[in-house]
Amino acid sequence: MLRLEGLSKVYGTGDRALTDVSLSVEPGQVIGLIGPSGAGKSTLIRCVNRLVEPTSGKIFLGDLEITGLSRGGLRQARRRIGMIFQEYALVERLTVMENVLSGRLGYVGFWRSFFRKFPPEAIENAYRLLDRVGLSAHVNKRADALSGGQRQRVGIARALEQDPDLLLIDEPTASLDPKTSRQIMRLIVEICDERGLPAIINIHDVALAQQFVRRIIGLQAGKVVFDGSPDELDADVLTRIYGEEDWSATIRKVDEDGEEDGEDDDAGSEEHVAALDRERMAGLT
Ligand SMILES: Nc1ncnc2c1ncn2[C@@H]1O[C@H](COP(=O)(O)OP(=O)(O)OP(=O)(O)O)[C@@H](O)[C@H]1O
Repeated sequence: MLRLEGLSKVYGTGDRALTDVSLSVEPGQVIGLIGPSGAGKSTLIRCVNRLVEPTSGKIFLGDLEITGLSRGGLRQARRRIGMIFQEYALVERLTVMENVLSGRLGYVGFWRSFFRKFPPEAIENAYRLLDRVGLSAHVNKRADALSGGQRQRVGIARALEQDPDLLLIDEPTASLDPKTSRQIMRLIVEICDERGLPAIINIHDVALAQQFVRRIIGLQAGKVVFDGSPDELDADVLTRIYGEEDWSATIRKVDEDGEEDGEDDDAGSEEHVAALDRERMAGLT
């Protein structure tokens, strides 16, 4: 379980990104974090694993207070927190399997990872995870040969290879077509349910969030202004979060039967390796 108590963040520039945010995420619960650009969604997600240092407040993962940890303690705690990114953050020239195994880098130590000597259990686990995310047929393909949806499945398997207690997911579908976005959201929610994993998904697509998650938190100027079920997300609530607008098209129910068959879209955008992953992948690149 994740618990935030009175979390605030003021950047060095004086920008106040979060003000007194308190919330708990139960095991297996997936939270859709919505809000306008600049509301503080990314800051919140990055404060949880202290990629961004909170200015005040406390963060607990189970009984462990993340905010109280030293550098070494934080490195260990980050093993327990899986991250999934909009641009996937894969190492392009490595295979699907190698990318998934990079999720173990926090555990195996530099030299073992440098020589790509992963324990057999880690490799077996990676096969199981690749099967679960539907990539059994692509294990030895290079990441740069995959479609956008397949890349995100690798990103999910890599996060799970860490055996995390929490998933932090930043705009997982922003580079994907509507059908692939639904498949990815469905997969994430199912996996969290199966594993009792709490997750926070930073998401701009309100209709998609409404369709797949059972709890939505709305941020506005760094404050929680809504915390409830998708059904409660009416025009008044959306106006409170985003401001005045005609919301009738946004809160329509997405018609799942309207899905078309076809290949996953490949967003084709340049991959970025996030700072945390770059650090972890030092042994592989
Ligand atoms: N590194 C930084 N230094 C200074 N201010 C920052 C920094 N990162 C974010 N901010 C500011 O903090 C506030 C919240 O930004 P944040 O990126 O968390 O919002 P967001 O809801 O994730 O936005 P978006 O949906 O556009 O990604 C904004 O005012 C932003 O300008």
